[in-house]
Amino acid sequence: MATALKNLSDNKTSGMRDISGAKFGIVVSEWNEEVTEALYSGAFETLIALGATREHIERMNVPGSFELSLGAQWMAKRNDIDAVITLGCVIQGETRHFDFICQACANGITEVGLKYDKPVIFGVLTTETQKQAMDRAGGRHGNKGDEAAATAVKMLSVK
Ligand SMILES: Nc1c(NC[C@H](O)[C@H](O)[C@H](O)CO)[nH]c(=O)[nH]c1=O
Ligand SMILES: CC(=O)[C@@H](O)COP(=O)(O)O
Repeated sequence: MATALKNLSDNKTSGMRDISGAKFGIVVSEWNEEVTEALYSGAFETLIALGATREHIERMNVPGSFELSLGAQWMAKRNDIDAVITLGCVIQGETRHFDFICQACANGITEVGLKYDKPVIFGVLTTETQKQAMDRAGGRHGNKGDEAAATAVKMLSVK
């Protein structure tokens, strides 16, 4: 379903497990900071709303979305981290650089979750324009950070 047909902040979370004892790592890309900070706020507040403990949410900043995979790995390898959320925003420029970053980012983040057998959530916007990104970072289409946090909680409930 296209995002335009679904609000990213509208997540069914009934029946979730108690996450007050769970520890979350959030890795945030500094590129397009206005967007990624909005994603972080959404993710953080959604985790709290779903019952997470503030002191159990740990943040790590990385330069760009390409570095999210390594940041996620540094978090996921820790025994005290139950789930990792990655947040980034890649916006198309004039060249194919966008394609390579998005592919590397998606593949790398996927591999980390499989390698460490724990939820590593892909909360990365890959848009054509700044407006599309802002629309998905607390705008008319909701907040991708909300969705990423709810997904992390759902996966802990599944596991
Ligand atoms: N153009 C964007 C980037 N580019 C930087 C890369 O992510 C990476 O940091 C660099 O290639 C060095 O390894 N990153 C984003 O997150 N968003 C962009 O739009
Ligand atoms: C996604 C990017 O790396 C992009 O911002 C780079 O811009 P350009 O393709 O114009 O060099």
